[in-house]
Amino acid sequence: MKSDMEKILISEEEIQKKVQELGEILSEEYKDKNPLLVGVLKGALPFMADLIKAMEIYLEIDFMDVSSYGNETTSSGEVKILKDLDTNVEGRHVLFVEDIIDTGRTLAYLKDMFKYRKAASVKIVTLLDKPSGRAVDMTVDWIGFEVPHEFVVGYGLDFAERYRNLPYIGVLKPEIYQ
Ligand SMILES: O=P(O)(O)OC[C@H]1O[C@H](OP(=O)(O)OP(=O)(O)O)[C@H](O)[C@@H]1O
Ligand code: HPA
Ligand SMILES: [Mg+2]
Repeated sequence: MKSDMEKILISEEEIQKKVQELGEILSEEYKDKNPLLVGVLKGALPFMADLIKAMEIYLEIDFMDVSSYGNETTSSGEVKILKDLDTNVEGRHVLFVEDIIDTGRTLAYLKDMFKYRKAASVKIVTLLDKPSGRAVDMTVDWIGFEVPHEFVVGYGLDFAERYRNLPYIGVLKPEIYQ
């Protein structure tokens, strides 16, 4: 798989160091709050798994699976819920865990939905932020790394469902897309 990569943007060591730092910050922020960490499938899986092990506080986890509605044809930001939570979020401190915020549509929608469901707080931690892709205005509370306007893969992020298992973040060679 490494031969498919044009370049590595963020090494495994850099990711692991950042995840530990975020874990410490979030542990301080959420101690005594029994937060509910919500991973957005499938991309958030590796980050979520490492992040919760870096948090030494009481917490709960759950997952959602969503798919973007229409993409190019609509800018409504509507997303289809493929798998909802098993947990009631009323009065809970919810922390969404994402691999990447690109247009921002997925999380803008989920954030609004959880406020409507009366969560006590709704915040977002993302490993990667691609601000150049943003289509909707939204606040991201904690960001691991900013990435340039390129399609990135690895550590949860896929191209055609592949490369999620890479321990680093990189950019594929152009011929892989063809
Ligand atoms: O900010 P946005 O433009 O909404 O994009 C970000 C979302 O897109 C990707 O998920 P995708 O829908 O590809 O599903 P996956 O995690 O299963 O790959 C990524 O994991 C985020 O959830
Ligand atoms: O750069 C990306 N790579 C993989 N999946 C994505 N989903 C949104 N942006 C990206
Ligand atoms: Mg994807």
